[in-house]
Amino acid sequence: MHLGRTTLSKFLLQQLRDIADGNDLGALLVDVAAAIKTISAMTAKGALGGYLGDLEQRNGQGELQKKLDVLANDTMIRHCEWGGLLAAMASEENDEALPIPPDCSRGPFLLVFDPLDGSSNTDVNVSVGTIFSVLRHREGASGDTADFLLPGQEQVAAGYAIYGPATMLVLTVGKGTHGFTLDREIGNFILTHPLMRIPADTGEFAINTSNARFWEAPVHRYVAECQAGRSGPRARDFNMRWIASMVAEVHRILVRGGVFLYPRDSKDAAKPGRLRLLYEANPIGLLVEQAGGAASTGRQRLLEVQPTSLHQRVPVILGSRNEVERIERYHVEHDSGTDRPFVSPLFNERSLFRPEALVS
Ligand SMILES: O=P(O)(O)OC[C@H]1O[C@](O)(COP(=O)(O)O)[C@@H](O)[C@@H]1O
Ligand SMILES: [Mg+2]
Ligand SMILES: [Mg+2]
Repeated sequence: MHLGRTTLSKFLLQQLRDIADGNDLGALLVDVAAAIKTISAMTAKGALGGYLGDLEQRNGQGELQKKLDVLANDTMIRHCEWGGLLAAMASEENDEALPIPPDCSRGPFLLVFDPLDGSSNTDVNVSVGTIFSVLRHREGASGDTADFLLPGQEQVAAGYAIYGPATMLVLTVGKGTHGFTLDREIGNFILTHPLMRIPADTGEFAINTSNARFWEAPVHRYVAECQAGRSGPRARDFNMRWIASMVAEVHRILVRGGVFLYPRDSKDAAKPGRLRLLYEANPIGLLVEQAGGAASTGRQRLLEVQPTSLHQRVPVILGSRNEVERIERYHVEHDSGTDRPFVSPLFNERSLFRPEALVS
């Protein structure tokens, strides 16, 4: 009945044929997909599963954990640690890298993940997700935290699951970004969105405007111009969305375009941004670039940022290429001062050449 449909395994066999360690990478991605199906089943049960609500504990970053944060984390670890494919794992919910248990064999890859993204949304039944990134492990390295500090352009695979009305898995192995929908009756991910493309232009932006007082000038300029709409310098109306779940924002952008900003702000001097580089920004950045979009800090391509710590935060601006490039230009103009037109002292307020003085 479902013959002829491209399942995830069939797709991976085709895509990974000519990639080094392709069979191992495929097997790892199948393990990740199995974890995702389990998390999907838990999130879908909602209150009936007893999974909602907070735990009375915080993760290493001081964030109050939801029950589902911890359950999703355990699920990812359990499904992926024993396959002989990993040298180590790292997660948003664990301070340090997670070694592979001594009774399991080790493999050539590192897996980094955000087990539940947007978890503040679990109790209100809004889409959440899982984000993951696969890196190649340097031969002979120990598998500790330092091994994970590789720039995003070294990722060999990246993806996310979105637990929405339908559960979807969106992934890349560096050959485009592809979306699969979970067919719950047969338990398979089926290719439904091959070669997703982000349009270069958009009329939709996403930013948490409650942080406006902490933004830098180029972000104020961009948002003000969008809000000014047809009568402003952009001469067109824009719409705004904010779901507070990065996977859901990114999924919308992959399907119909848009730009997402969680920019640098001054809310907390120790944190240059909200989102984490290794398991939020980098995997999403690779997916966006592979779909023809752009991903930036505002001042640098995201995938070129050299990580310095496992839970490092980074400003994130991504989506439709022309908008991201515009925002980058606003940063350049701001940093060089060219967005503030030079006013000659001859024509300043106290000058003889001020218009009123010339008239009188
Ligand atoms: O509280 P805010 O500013 O709306 O933050 C929302 C952002 O935080 C996140 O929820 C962070 O992810 P976690 O839920 O994994 O901590 C992003 O998904 C989202 O973009
Ligand atoms: Mg997250
Ligand atoms: Mg999370």
